[in-house]
Amino acid sequence: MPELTLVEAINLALGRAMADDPDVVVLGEDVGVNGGVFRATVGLQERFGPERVLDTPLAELLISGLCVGMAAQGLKPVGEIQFMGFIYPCLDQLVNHASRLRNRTQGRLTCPMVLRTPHGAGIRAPEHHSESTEAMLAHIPGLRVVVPSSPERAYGLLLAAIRDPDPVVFLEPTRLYRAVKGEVEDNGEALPMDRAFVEREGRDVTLISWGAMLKETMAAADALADEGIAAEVIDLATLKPYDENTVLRSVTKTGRCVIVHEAAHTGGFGAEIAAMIAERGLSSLLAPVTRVTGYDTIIPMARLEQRYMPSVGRIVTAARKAQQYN
Ligand SMILES: Cc1ncc(C[n+]2csc(CCOP(=O)(O)OP(=O)(O)O)c2C)c(N)n1
Repeated sequence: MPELTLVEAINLALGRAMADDPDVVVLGEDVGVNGGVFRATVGLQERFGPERVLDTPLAELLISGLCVGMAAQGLKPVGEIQFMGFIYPCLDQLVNHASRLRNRTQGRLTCPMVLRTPHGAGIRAPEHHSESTEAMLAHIPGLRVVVPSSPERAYGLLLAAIRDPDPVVFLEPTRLYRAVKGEVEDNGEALPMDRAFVEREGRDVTLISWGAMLKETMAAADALADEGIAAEVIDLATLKPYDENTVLRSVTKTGRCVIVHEAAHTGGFGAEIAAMIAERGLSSLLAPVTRVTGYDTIIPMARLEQRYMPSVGRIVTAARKAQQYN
């Protein structure tokens, strides 16, 4: 099985989906001749032609609008937005059209589109290039939100997203694009888009994260193990709809939970998980659910970026603190 980077796994899944289904088309800024700003679509236009791999003008609202129109007419468009900070013009199409097409037409039309975009900070880029506003998207009824954390999951979840009859926003962890490698078999098998993955089992505290922050969260679990604290780590992977049962099963076992995300603190997706645990799992808690997150600021420029991001140390401290309640 070949070892691929995460961006290579995405490229492989796109190629596989296009080869399997002539309705799958790719569009975005520089996705064709250039192969995409991160090279996720490299080689696809040569392989499938300019009618299925379209270079668009620099206009994100247009990209998302084209996706909605194509999807409503039976195609399966995969749009690329170069950075998450440029996704906001797409909200009109996502909120007002993509997410409610099925409902509006009483099921006569669905909107099988995928909007892919890099997610998160850590590549020393200026503002607009480091966003992680997944909670905003997860709030939109009718939209699925997926954030893979490894090449294997990127491949399987992207295939699932493309095959899904409803719109999916697929958030790709930018700083992992080339920083991780994993074995990916091009077997065309999708991963379920409603299941969390238990990355590591433990009985003392549940650590929940997704996307690039999984790396720091796993490193924190290693550090905690050295102190005799066994952390269970969950990769949420799909944020909407997310796998509440896997979260509850784990928290019932450990009684403690720390949620880790790099998005800003207030209204982040961690708040949703904490509320769900309070509603459905309060009696199993031995300590308050806490969050280790970014701050309520614009993500700072390169020099301070690492201060903004949740560090291994901050996660370890939060998990340690949870042990103090008995
Ligand atoms: C709204 C928005 N979308 C995407 C980008 C990312 N981006 C930066 S430069 C660039 C290419 C611009 O090409 P062009 O307008 O031809 O100008 P050039 O730099 O090639 O002269 C893109 C897509 C951006 N800065 N802003």
